[in-house]
Amino acid sequence: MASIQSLLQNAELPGSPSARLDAEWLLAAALGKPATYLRTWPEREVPAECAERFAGMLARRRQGEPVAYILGRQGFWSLDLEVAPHTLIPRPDTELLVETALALLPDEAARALDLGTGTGAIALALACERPSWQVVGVDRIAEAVALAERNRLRLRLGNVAFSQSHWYQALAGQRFSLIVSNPPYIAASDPHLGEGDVRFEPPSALVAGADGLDDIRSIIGGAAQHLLPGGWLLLEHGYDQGDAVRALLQGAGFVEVRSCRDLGGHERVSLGRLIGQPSEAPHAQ
Ligand SMILES: C[S@@+](CC[C@H](N)C(=O)[O-])C[C@H]1O[C@@H](n2cnc3c(N)ncnc32)[C@H](O)[C@@H]1O
Repeated sequence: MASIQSLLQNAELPGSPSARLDAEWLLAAALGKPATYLRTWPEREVPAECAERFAGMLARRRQGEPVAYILGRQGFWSLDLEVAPHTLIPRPDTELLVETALALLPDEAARALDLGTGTGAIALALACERPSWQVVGVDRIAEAVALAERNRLRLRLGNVAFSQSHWYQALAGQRFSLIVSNPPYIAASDPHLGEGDVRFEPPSALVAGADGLDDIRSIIGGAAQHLLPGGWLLLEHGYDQGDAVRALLQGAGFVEVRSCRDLGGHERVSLGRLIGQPSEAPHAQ
């Protein structure tokens, strides 16, 4: 039998920028222990079946598969979420969207909608931080909705509900104080789609037409039918899409339009508010 220390020293992950950390996460999972166990007990011997499990996980990681898919888990906000290849692995970048949404409506009770909810990450973070809110999360992919619901049940959150919908299609007649979305926003020809973790994530979660803005156009186009007067729409987008998204929001009659920057100084979230009577006009899907 090999020790924890020797298995970690001999774990080869040449393509990974975070090889040591990856190996630690995978070995901890193979052992069924927290990562701190490895540092506390480096000399402990690893049972053969755990070492074998670890070897299988390393082989998948060497093929480039994201650690989160191998473990089936990912942290987001303060939550530990189940993840699966039907949808995106939640990113730390998306916490900017959650922070911005929470700051807009600090105290009041609200109905919030998360479009393209995936694992349920955004909807669950909002519901967890604001017990007085009622949150709805929708996704077009049935497996993503089932995954979000499993996350909801594990987190025991009663103020959020998930359902299957092509954007607003299954939400006729429903209005919200806040609509948030981290939609697909990558252009179909973007070369980054062939690199790193995104190679393993579904195109349905990533790609939005020739300029990456098709889904953002649909979401902005339908928002007037589903926002309460004075309601907010918040969208995550690519670092170079801020100008385009602000123009789309202004063109659709939104006011107080602005963008928020991430820690790297990039515009990653744009938002606007719709004042006045709810529109009755038909909307794009
Ligand atoms: C970029 S992922 C975001 C997932 C999650 N909200 C997050 O931030 O981790 C986009 C999500 O939108 C969903 N989606 C794509 N097209 C959709 C549509 N027409 N209607 C509803 N959801 C859609 C995808 O299935 C995917 O789960």
